[in-house]
Amino acid sequence: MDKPEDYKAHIMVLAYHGQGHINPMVQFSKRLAAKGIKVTITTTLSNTKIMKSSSSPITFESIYDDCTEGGVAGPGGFKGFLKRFEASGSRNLIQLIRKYQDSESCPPVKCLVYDANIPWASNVADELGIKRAAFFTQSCAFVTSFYPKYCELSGVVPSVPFLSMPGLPEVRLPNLPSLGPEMGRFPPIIRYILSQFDNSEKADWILFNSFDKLEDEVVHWMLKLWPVRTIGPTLPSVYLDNRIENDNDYGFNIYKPNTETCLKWLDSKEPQSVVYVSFGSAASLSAEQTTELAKALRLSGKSFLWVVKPPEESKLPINFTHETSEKGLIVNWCSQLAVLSHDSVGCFVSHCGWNSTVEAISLGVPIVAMPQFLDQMTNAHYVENVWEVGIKPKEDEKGLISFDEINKCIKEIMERERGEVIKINVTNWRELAKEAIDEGGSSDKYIDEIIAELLVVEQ
Ligand SMILES: O=c1ccn([C@@H]2O[C@H](COP(=O)(O)OP(=O)(O)O[C@H]3O[C@H](CO)[C@@H](O)[C@H](O)[C@H]3O)[C@@H](O)[C@H]2O)c(=O)[nH]1
Repeated sequence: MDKPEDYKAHIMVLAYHGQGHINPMVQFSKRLAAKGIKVTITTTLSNTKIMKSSSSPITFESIYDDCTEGGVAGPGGFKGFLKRFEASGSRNLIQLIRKYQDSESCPPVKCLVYDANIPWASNVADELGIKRAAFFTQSCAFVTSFYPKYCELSGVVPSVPFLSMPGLPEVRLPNLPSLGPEMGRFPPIIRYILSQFDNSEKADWILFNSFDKLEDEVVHWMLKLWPVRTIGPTLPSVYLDNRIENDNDYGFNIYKPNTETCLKWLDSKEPQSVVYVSFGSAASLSAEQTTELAKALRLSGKSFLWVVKPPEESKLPINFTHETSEKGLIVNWCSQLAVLSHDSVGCFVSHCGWNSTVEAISLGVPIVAMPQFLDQMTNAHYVENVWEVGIKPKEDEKGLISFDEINKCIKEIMERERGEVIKINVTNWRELAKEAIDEGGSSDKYIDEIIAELLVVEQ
């Protein structure tokens, strides 16, 4: 049995719903655990059910039974779920943390790290008198781009002028859905994103799955307002510094990954010859856009590995899988990291979810950026214009990207001079990503500093 003295401290991590939110928080937890911290990850029951049950020092606990009480598909949709999650989740979280305060096998919880999408967690930390860190799962640039709107709507008077945000006004306006003049007109998702700032002024730390050099100007600006710490990239250690034993996957998948088939297939291909296509866990292409993409892949003449989630399969052109079977492999899900790190992959057609973007950069894979919504737009802008690690195909006036345009970008990356420059850029970023999380790197140092501060509180 564990003893409290086995650990330096105990941190509770409150993770939100969804692949893109769980992955970075689980990985951050592994980093903490590798440094002698006992970590308990709490989330909804549907998540804990599929999380790889891991041995000490990480424990998984559910604080909300979304299987019987209802998740996002339950009564009241997304809003209903959020209400129920807050009501039961906050009560159960308080009880759970209190249980550990009296435990003989475990040190008391000193800090709550919560997904910024769950701002009520800050009230839990208040009630229990423990430290707290808000964890944002999007980029610093995207979060910063929303801050002026948050201030305007919530009456917060910012102490730093917005105009000092480098390059962001241009990113913000054309690329995000209209924010409109009134909060009441916002789509719930925008309101929800803005709520990430609630209670941020009370946080002891504001964490990002990013690294200082990747977003230096924005981080610099944010530091004037908040105790921001970049602690990424949060890929499993084997892909970066290899300092954590057996840390080779996220241990969480919304669908069963077809990894062995993919790797065997990739093994049979030439280096950097394959186009990998995935739109993450949440985005869904229209049938029309799926057809354009399918045409582009066929026209490119390249081998391709395309992740088509089960609900999307019916959008594929009839007989496409069969007709392209010599060149293409279509799977429902894979270990994206194992694929991106395979030598045969030469280009990633991506929706630019923040995790996929950070993964491509960290593994040195050029991107064809096809963002679908929200932060993906900002990420794609950075991919093309700031980090110069990819190309964003142009949309027509209806927002559709033609097969010709997609094919052109794939060719540009895999066959042309611009692609060579992009490959050099992304390889340089990969080195900086590894450096950040490796011993003594910026992210590694921030994690050490957070732990050190908790130990001071301990005495
Ligand atoms: O076949 C696959 C496809 C994806 N992944 C993983 O799934 C995650 C996907 O995350 P992300 O790229 O961030 O996309 P979403 O799942 O769509 O993430 C949601 O959450 C992110 C974090 O807030 C946002 O940046 C996105 O816009 C939002 O859609 C990544 O870690 C991938 O490695 C797999 O393991 N296998």
